[in-house]
Amino acid sequence: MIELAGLTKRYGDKVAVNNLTFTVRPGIVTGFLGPNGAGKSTTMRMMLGLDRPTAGDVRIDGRHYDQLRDPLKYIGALLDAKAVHGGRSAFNHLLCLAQSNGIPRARVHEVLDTVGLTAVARKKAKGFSLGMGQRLGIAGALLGDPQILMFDEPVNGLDPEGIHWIRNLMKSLAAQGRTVFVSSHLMSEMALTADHLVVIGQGRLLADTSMADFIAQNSRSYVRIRTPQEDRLAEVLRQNGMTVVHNGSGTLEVDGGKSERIGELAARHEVVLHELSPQQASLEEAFMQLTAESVEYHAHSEAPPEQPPQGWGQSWRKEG
Ligand SMILES: Nc1ncnc2c1ncn2[C@@H]1O[C@H](COP(=O)(O)OP(=O)(O)OP(=O)(O)O)[C@@H](O)[C@H]1O
Repeated sequence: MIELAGLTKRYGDKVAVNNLTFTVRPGIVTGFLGPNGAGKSTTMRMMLGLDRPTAGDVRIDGRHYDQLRDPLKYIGALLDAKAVHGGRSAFNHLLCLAQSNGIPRARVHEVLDTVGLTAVARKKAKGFSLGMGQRLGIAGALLGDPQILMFDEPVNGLDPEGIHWIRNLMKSLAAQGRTVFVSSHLMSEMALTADHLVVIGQGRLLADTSMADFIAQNSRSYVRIRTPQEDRLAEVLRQNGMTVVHNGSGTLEVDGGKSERIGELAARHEVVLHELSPQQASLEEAFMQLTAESVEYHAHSEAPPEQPPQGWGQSWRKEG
């Protein structure tokens, strides 16, 4: 288990991590989501004792990282896959890690096998592809057979086979009862892997929710309608128990009724329709809406992005 209490990190005037309090539990994959620059890497570095918090506290199974004896046996992490001495072979890189953490040599062979690098174990790491480098980083994380594992953007730059492999690995580690904490800036990726979500933006906690609740609240479907008789149709639909949101320029967004029923009601009341289309808001849209105010670097597009109906995601948005 990893417990954060009021964890804060400032760099000069910049507050990179702002009073984060949450718990990462065993037996599930917890996704750590936030746009670029949200503070994910800084938070993970503090969990591993690589950065000192300005305020607050983070505990690994009740203890600070620097109080752990042979820390690789408690917590394994993939932070930066390129942080490997390029002149060393994969085997020697892992052997050095093993020897400095009291881990037997035989375990090096086991983890090389787990990540599929046995055939290239004697090759120098500097010749490795991005995917092979990620696998070597993951082998390092698994080396001490720790109960807690942490991966920072593990699928970045990987091919579909590599992505599939990492997803399954994370799920199987959690199924063994381990604590698995994985960061990403892609909601769609987390939807396939994580059981629980922690979302941050500009260092602040925005959501701490189960994936099932997030999906239940955000994958609702609605119907978009364009009509020159907006008020007339809205009244009819409301009388038939539907929720109607006016979105300007003759567009309505309707919850609680299928498009067939809406079309029939429009015909019966002689309302002209220019559009009648079922819509499904994606989880990515919901995530973007949740973090919209906290994105540091916006690209400017000519057309505003389509928004799901107002109010979505509000119930799990944290105050403050
Ligand atoms: N050593 C540092 N000195 C000054 N500012 C820093 C330092 N490290 C991080 N920051 C700033 O802190 C904020 C959080 O950065 P961090 O790398 O933790 O975010 P992130 O969520 O991991 O982003 P990304 O998804 O882009 O990796 C950013 O604004 C970053 O510029």
